[in-house]
Amino acid sequence: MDMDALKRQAAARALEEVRDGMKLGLGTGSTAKHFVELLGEKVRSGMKVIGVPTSEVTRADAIRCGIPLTTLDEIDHLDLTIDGADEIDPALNLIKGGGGALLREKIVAAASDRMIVIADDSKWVDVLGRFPLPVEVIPFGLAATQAAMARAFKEAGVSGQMVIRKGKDGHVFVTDGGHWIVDAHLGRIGDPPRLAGLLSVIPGVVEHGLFIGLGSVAVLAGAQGIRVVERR
Ligand SMILES: O=C[C@H](O)[C@H](O)[C@H](O)COP(=O)(O)O
Repeated sequence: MDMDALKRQAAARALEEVRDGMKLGLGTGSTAKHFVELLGEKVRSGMKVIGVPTSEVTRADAIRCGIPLTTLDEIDHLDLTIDGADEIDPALNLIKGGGGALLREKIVAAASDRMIVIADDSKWVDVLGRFPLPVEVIPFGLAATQAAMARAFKEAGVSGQMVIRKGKDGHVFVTDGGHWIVDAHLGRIGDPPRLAGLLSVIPGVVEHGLFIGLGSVAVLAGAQGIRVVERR
């Protein structure tokens, strides 16, 4: 079965957790897009939900699918967020931000009672870090911010190249919040909560792609079927 079919299966399984009247966080990326499309079908057949999108791309997709939307200015709390991930470890720590949406994704996940992470099972890893860690930064003072990041990496026992993300057009990638992304190629992050804490206190770092304690459940679709892993 192809990867896209697995992503859709994971999205379909997560949809079973959605109840009438729920306030939902709508994730970003190719897996979350399947969820938005499937949710749109439910809405068109009468389900009443309201969503908060985690990116402008997801906002456009949700509108196209007929899903009513609100913002975290109008409401301050969500029942459930469904989102993809770039890597998931056995403690349900995540790397997110491959699509550049990590900041809004983290705000939305943190405002939710539960977060269901949907993915094909290639995203499941023993140790995070093979996928480059996205760190959203303010362009002002970037060299100083990167130096502080390098110190944080050293303190957390990791190291690796930092690359400023470029878009397909070759220009610097700019997030929905107007920031840049530094992708840190760390290889292996032995202590994700420690690294998360060290990055969070750097002034030029807006947010990083380590999601610690936010994922409640992972729904992983693979050739052998669907596996549901709860955070302990
Ligand atoms: O910024 C993007 C998000 O964190 C995505 O959820 C993540 O990159 C996974 O995307 P995909 O489902 O396309 O692999």
